[in-house]
Amino acid sequence: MAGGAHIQTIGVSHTYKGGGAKVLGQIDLEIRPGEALALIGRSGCGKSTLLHILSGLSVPSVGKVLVDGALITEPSPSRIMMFQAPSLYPWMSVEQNVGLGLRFNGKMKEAGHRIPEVLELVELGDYAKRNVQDLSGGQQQRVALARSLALKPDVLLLDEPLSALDAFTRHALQRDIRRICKDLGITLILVTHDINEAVMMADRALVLKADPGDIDAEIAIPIPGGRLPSMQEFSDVRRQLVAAYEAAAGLTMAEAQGFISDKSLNAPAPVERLAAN
Ligand SMILES: Nc1ncnc2c1ncn2[C@@H]1O[C@H](COP(=O)(O)OP(=O)(O)OP(=O)(O)O)[C@@H](O)[C@H]1O
Repeated sequence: MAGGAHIQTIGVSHTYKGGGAKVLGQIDLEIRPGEALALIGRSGCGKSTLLHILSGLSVPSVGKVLVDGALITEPSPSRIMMFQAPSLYPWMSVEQNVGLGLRFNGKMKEAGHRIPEVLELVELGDYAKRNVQDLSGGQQQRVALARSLALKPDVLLLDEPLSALDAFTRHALQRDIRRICKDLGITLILVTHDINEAVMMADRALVLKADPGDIDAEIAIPIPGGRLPSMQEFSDVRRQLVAAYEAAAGLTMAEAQGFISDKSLNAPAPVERLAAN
């Protein structure tokens, strides 16, 4: 099984072709093998751009990304991106969808043992023959996750893949994705607007500010074992993240105090409502 990749960015800065403003300032970042890292920040601050650069889907205009010491210039099946839409083929069964990555990468010989193995991991062991159209949104994301895991990635990159799911399904997937990545030693990088999601899933969060995108704060999330929003450590870290998010978003003091004064963990935090708009 994979051991997780070490990722380093050196002086990464980005401007999209065709001119326009610089989207990323200068990102110097190190991610440990097997670490779970969340990227948060207001809409448009460059989170997805950075995620694409870390995956190799985009090449930065300046600087470089090293994975286990090697320069990356293109995507690789060892670094898998997952998006909000699970992108499944509706006319295929669960196992056929899970096998697609193996097929495209010439690894169909492994399918016989690998597909049942990863379906067990995502708790869909009994669903192999089902048509994906008959599954719920959360189960479809589990199929997409199984398809990603089938390739034994070193790095899993998530671009808000759970944002379309209901709160209960989302919580279960947050917990399971973190557990699976920890068990398999996969480096996990996720972009999210949801502060609770960052605290549920990550060991560390980077808060980005915009114009140009830069790391404004780094918050460790040292909560051992299972995580629940009702835990004191959870709400402590969450509060730190809300404050850092608000500072990076450049809210006025009055706005920030209004947001931070909301201590409710059950209701969506004001900052999350703000970010969703
Ligand atoms: N392909 C592109 N070409 C030109 N500009 C782009 C492209 N993709 C993104 N941008 C611009 O780069 C900036 C950062 O976008 P990006 O999607 O990385 O931000 P984000 O923080 O992920 O936003 P959101 O949270 O809304 O998804 C935005 O101003 C966006 O308009």
